[in-house]
Amino acid sequence: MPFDYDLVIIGAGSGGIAAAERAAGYGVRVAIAEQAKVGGACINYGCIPEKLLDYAASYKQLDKLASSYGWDKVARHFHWSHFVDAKNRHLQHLNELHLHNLQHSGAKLIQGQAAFLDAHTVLIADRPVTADKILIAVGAKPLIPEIPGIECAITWRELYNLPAQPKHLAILGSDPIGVKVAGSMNELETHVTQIIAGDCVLAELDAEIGKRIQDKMIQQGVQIFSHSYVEKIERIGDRFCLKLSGKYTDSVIVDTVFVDAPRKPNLENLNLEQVGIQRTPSGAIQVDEFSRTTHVNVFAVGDCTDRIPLTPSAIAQARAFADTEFGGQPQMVSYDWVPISISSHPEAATVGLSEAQAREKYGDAVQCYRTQFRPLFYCLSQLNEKSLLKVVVNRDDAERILGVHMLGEGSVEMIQTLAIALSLGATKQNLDRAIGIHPSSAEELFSM
Ligand SMILES: Cc1cc2nc3c(=O)[nH]c(=O)nc-3n(C[C@H](O)[C@H](O)[C@H](O)COP(=O)(O)OP(=O)(O)OC[C@H]3O[C@@H](n4cnc5c(N)ncnc54)[C@H](O)[C@@H]3O)c2cc1C
Repeated sequence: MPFDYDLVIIGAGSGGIAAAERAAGYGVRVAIAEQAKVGGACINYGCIPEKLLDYAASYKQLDKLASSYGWDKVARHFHWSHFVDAKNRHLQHLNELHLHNLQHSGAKLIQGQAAFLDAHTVLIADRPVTADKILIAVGAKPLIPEIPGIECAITWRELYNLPAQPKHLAILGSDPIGVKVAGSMNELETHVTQIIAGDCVLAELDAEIGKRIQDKMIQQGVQIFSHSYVEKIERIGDRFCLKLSGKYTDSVIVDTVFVDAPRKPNLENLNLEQVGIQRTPSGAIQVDEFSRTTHVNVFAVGDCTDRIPLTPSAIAQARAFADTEFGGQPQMVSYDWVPISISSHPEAATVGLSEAQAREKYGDAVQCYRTQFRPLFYCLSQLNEKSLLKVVVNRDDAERILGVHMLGEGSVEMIQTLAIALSLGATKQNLDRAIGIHPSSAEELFSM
């Protein structure tokens, strides 16, 4: 019996949309199921709203600098509701753009929740739809810690649509999302208290960068309670009292509690057991390097698998899947040089191995070059802003670069292109011989 479609995709987020458009481009019949708004986490409550909030917050720093460049001082006020409205208008535009592009590609969007009936059939909004191949691209959801009273907390799903700006925000956790939110909300004059289990935020980053970000956050007014845990949350009228244990045992009273929850694959109600699709020990869908699951005609990409949980990684996996299965060009995704940005204040970016990871792998052959400098942009002001660049190399391999870590203005844009050079095997000597752009922060990389 012929199938309704060649490919059915479950989830119209970053990965699902990229797969639909690429596969449809090869002339195959594609349907894509979405239970909520198209665009997934990235557009609706992830990368885009988070970055827009970061831009909103960056005006504070610009205002501080403007008078040193001869501008009059002006009193500005931030209006949360204006920001939320403007942000939502842009998100609406992005949603419409995705809908238009999907339609233009020829893929059929079916609105509704999907679940497997068998390996070739999914039920979408009570209607069975059959396909030769099925791609799971359902993303992830927050893994809420088990703390009494946690039901009053919000996550990144709610933050960007709060009806009013929090006056005092507690952030539970120390991962990139929590750090970005802490930095932005603090600049927007919300009082932020961040409660972290470890010594320092951003444990995954190079320790020097993490420590510098934390010091800067504290200097800017974020209250960080390290080695501390929230034992319970009690509602007191319209506020919340957090009882702490660990290094800090004071109670904290706030009006909003934000959980920087880790993300876990969004697999409930999919009926995966029906088709015998296996999971990894962490609960993600098990896939090989071609995004094949343990069932021959079922595939998975993006945050529901155990690979790097970022938008470009989901898109790369999705396109590689479509090229392999429908385009006759088998493709694997390389994760060796994935650049990562942190929109802290100032921003940070990193690619490759941290110093600690490099030492674990290459021991004493590891050497670090670092430079700290005051970008010209700040030199007319009293602000003592310093940028940090750190390059980790392997001395036993012609000083091949193992990792680059940056903190300061322009880091994100610099790392992006530098990652390509690193993937081609760049050495410290290549940096030394490069001719930089003057004046710029990037030129500091070439004279370390
Ligand atoms: C707060 C936050 C900030 C982030 N910041 C960044 C960043 O700065 N840079 C970056 O690269 N990445 C960032 N990410 C990660 C990025 O958003 C994800 O890696 C990316 O969205 C993953 O794409 P995906 O296609 O796997 O899942 P998603 O984009 O989440 O899409 C999954 C889709 O599947 C739908 N779905 C789920 N189950 C079903 C079902 N049964 N039936 C039908 N539809 C279903 C969902 O509604 C959703 O639309 C951030 C994430 C968060 C949460």
